[in-house]
Amino acid sequence: MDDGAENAVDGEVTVWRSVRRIMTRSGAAAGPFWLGLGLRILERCCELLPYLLAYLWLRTVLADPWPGFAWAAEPPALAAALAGVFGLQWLLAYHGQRLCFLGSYRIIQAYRAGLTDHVRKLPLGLLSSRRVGHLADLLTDDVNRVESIFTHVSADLVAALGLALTTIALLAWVDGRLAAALLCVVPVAVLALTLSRRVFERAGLRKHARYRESAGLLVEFVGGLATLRLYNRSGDWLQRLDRSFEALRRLSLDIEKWGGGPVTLYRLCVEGGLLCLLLACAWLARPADAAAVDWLLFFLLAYKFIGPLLEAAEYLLVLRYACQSEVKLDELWRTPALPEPAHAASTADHTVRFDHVSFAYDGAAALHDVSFTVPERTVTAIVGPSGAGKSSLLHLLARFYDPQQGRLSIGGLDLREIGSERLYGLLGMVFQQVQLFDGSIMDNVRVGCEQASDEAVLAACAAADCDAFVRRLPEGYRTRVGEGGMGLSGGERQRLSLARALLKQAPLLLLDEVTAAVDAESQRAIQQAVNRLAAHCTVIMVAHRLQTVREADQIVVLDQGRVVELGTHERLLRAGGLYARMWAAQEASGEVPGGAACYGVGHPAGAQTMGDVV
Ligand SMILES: Nc1ncnc2c1ncn2[C@@H]1O[C@H](COP(=O)(O)OP(=O)(O)OP(=O)(O)O)[C@@H](O)[C@H]1O
Repeated sequence: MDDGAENAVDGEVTVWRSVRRIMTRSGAAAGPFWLGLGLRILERCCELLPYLLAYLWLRTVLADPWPGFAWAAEPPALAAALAGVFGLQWLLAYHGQRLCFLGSYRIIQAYRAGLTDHVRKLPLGLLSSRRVGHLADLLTDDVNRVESIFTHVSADLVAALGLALTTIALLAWVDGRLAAALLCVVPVAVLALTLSRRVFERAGLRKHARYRESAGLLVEFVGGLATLRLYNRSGDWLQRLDRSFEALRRLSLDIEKWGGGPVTLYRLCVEGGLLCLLLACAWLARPADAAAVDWLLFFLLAYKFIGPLLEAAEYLLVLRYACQSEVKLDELWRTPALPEPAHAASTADHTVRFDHVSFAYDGAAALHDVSFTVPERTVTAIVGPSGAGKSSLLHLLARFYDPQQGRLSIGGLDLREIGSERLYGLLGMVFQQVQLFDGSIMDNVRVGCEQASDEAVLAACAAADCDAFVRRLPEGYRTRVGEGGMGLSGGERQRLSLARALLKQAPLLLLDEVTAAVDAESQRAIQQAVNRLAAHCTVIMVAHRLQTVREADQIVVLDQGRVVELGTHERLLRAGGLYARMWAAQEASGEVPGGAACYGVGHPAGAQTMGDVV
């Protein structure tokens, strides 16, 4: 996603396209926003009225009064008109801003809700593989920037452009030649602005990427400081950080140096219009009083043309910057969600079947043609060397991803027919990475089943062998564990996670290395809990320590993404294949008790072919 986002952002950022996408995705009524925008334009155009009143007054008293405007010579009438103008401007500003804000926040609220809902439906595996920080950035900083497109920048930009256009139209009506003089350098200004846009966009992206890299390095440095100091490498890292910050400094200076040129040119060109206006006045050199009054109006109103154009350029830069965030969010929106059925199918049968399942991560194959059946209320262990695809297999069952080929079913129903929500109702999961939340032990275990009584929580904790260590904590079950389970060991966190899964009483339990981080005694207790569970639920567990899977009803042996053996502990030992070799290796290292050699390691007679067992 990171790279993808950068690529997407590398493309042209088109404000209008971004605004349209936000509106479409939000689906909220945009009427109030457009109405507010209209009122904001009128409000800004009211800035012209005091000048027009002054013009009217001058024309009436000095030169050529317009019929019906004789009142303009009377100061009280002028004062009343001016007061009316200010009142009108205030009303327009109040209602314009109110409608713009109400409309904007409604649009953005719906956009934000839609985006969060979309993220919720993304394959879980995709989310966990993204850097969480990056996703958090997208959903907070980038969404806030997108919000500013509507709440502030676009309304200000459109109102400024509206004022500039109205002013030039008015001036053209008074004297087309003078208006043309004021306008003649605007094309050059627009060209300069286009140039600066490219410079700023590209440099902005490079700076953003560099900034993210520096921030990532810094976070990694702080997080790994203990290891770096132990290996005496913190000095190297400081140098890496210095180099990264230096590159960021150079990039920032370059933006000022190269980006500043076109912006200054734009400014010069827009303000140069005033010079052209003066030259045109001198060239036309009409002595009549009426012309002098017109010229005065021109000079006064020229600033109502130039000023908003300068403002608009600034708003446009901010808007483009905000639209870069929209382009990044667009990438997230376009990431396909898992297909969900219109009506989730349900089944009382919880037999799990992998049917010729193949799966690859971004083209890198992880599982090939995997087929096996897990009968209801049995324990199936998945074993194999590191990287064999054991966790991937569980992740497919938990629908972190859908397989590219083959079918994964529960009770004969494809997981895609069951749908994620119903599927998660069927699953209890304990994975290697344990997610604990800020709250008490009780709260954390109760995540498994919100309605569970305190007694049920205690029973689940006892079954997962948590009770003893929890009671040693300062406040027992009321002890706060903090985000990430700070203050608890890896094994303790894992046992709490198991208790949570047990409390859920789901018919299918997926365990990924639950005994990896616990001592021999806890390992035995957890094993017993799992065996007890098998009486009423189906357990599929990944394990490295073969000792923990001896009792399993069947053991699936994976190697390089393929099922190479399947059977009970005894049968696999007799088969003398990969499982038997792994057992022998663990036996030699003391991980499993000795005496297993008698099962015939190295004697392939009796080995099951996959055809027998699948
Ligand atoms: N999120 C991912 N993106 C890309 N490749 C991945 C991802 N997760 C796993 N892999 C790759 O898929 C293959 C199988 O990995 P998997 O984690 O399923 O193996 P494993 O048998 O569980 O390994 P271990 O016992 O070391 O945990 C490996 O080559 C691994 O590098």
